[in-house]
Amino acid sequence: MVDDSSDQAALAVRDLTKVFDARGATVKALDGVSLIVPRGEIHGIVGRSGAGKSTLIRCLTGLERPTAGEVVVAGEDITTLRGEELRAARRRFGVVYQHANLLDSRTAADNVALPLEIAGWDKARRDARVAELLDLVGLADRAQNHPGQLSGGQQQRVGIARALAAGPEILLCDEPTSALDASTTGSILALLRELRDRLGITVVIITHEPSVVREICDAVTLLGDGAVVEQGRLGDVIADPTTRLHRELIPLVEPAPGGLARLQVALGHPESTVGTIDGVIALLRNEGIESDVAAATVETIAGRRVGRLLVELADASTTEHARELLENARLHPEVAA
Ligand SMILES: Nc1ncnc2c1ncn2[C@@H]1O[C@H](COP(=O)(O)OP(=O)(O)OP(=O)(O)O)[C@@H](O)[C@H]1O
Repeated sequence: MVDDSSDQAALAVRDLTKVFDARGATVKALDGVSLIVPRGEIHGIVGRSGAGKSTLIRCLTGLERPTAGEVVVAGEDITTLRGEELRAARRRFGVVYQHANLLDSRTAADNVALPLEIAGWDKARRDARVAELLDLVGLADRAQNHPGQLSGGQQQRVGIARALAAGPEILLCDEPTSALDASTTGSILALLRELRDRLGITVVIITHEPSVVREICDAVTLLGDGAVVEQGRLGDVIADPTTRLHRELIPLVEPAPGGLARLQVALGHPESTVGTIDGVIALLRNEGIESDVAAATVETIAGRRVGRLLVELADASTTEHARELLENARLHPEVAA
């Protein structure tokens, strides 16, 4: 599942396990999680509430000590480190949170400068670095504004600049756009992609939003009950209609329940002989089966055209014949309610 041969990995997590003891009862928050993130890639971590996402991020940044397993950053297993060595390893990570949590009493520039003050940078060096970072996140003209004078998206940009201040190799983003509206989300995702392209930084992004994964991730891991349920390149998992990620990342807008027979089909699988909505309708019509599309989600993701559609049959008695035809065309039909 995990390509262990990757020497170029910015981050390699191996068999990570975390057991909590909560008043006599034990909770396995992480159960043998492995993942490899090559340098300069954007890796999405998705999963329901309680799947272990926050625990994973806390183990990565050294805030939580795992019960077993390794977190290898730039060739070094940081789970074995203590004291100053651990603090130094933690500086390899920049963390972006759901809410930027900026200090109201400080200007945008002074918020970005904070980690540099803590790290002991002198003022001249700090000022130059802060100016560079605010420029990088598109806020050069807002340096002297206080958080209250900035929009949610601008505050998040300041949070990103602060996370980048000390030059981390890996940016960990914990639900970075969950508190933002759709258009601001788009601009923050574009910024993260641009940072990756310009700085070559590696990004791990925890999210419950399918659109975040669709728009910027190169690879994705689905966690469930602390374990890896599915993992792979985005283009591969999304094109495979048998994966849970396919369903979660290409949500189908369900129409109101109707009386007609309906079949759900998946577009974009490499083995499919039909790749368009029109093609599906024509395939059925050629066999004398009349149908229409009741709902569809079709998108180009990771350079691949993928989608799901709900085909409504004019005559319910043709359902089995239609299912067979669609099956033969590798469209993975399922009879829908
Ligand atoms: N300090 C702790 N002590 C005991 N149990 C914990 C602790 N932290 C997390 N857990 C448990 O570990 C499991 C994973 O929790 P975690 O917060 O990592 O999930 P999550 O995927 O981040 O969820 P959410 O999306 O709701 O934040 C849960 O069952 C949780 O109750």
